[in-house]
Amino acid sequence: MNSEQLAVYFIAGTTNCLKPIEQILQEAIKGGITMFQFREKGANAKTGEEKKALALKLQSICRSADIPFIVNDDIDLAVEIEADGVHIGQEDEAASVVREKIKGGIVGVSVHTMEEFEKAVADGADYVGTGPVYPTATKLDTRPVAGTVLIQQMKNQQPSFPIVGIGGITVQNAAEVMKAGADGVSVITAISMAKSPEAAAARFVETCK
Ligand SMILES: Nc1nc(C(F)(F)F)ncc1COP(=O)(O)OP(=O)(O)O
Ligand SMILES: [Mg+2]
Repeated sequence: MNSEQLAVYFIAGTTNCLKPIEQILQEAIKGGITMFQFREKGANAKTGEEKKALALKLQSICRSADIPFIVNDDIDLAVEIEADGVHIGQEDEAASVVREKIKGGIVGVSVHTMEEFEKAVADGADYVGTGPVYPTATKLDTRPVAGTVLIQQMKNQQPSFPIVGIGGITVQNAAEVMKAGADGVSVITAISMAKSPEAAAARFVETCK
């Protein structure tokens, strides 16, 4: 994985979409997103065979556009469908264990402190996501809003390690996240709920790619 792939990292599940997620993903890809994470969580999220069938559909959309398809949390699903990688949080297994299971796939880890960052790097993570950079209504159980300070600290310590910011990022504040040293921005609502996901993605590309 190279850090440019993190530039405009779209994340979504059915609960973040008012139109069919397949359509939104197609539009976001047309707008130029560089990576996609399937994050099917929360009330009314799909589970079991339905979730797997949707994951396969979204994976094939990403494959035809040569966009990495990452699965959030569900390591077994990622392995079963041979996703391009997984994203795990602090409450999941360590990256070193997940790396074994995902066999060469991308392993992304959420970090919120320098200690969590150093452990993720030592465990062999391919990238880290840190946030929430700004207030967000999308993820209800977030840590306190961090701003961009931690991104700067991590970049100072590991200048070439891939870092993406997440949480409340919009076209208005994305430049600030990049200026702090992030390799890209992770976005849910600003693309999934946009009138035109294609236009929204294109605006992030202008700022972050
Ligand atoms: N899903 C995520 N993706 C990223 C990424 F780096 F991809 F931007 N960073 C952070 C998260 C948050 O991940 P996690 O802490 O496990 O919470 P949840 O499972 O609710 O998403
Ligand atoms: Mg998680």
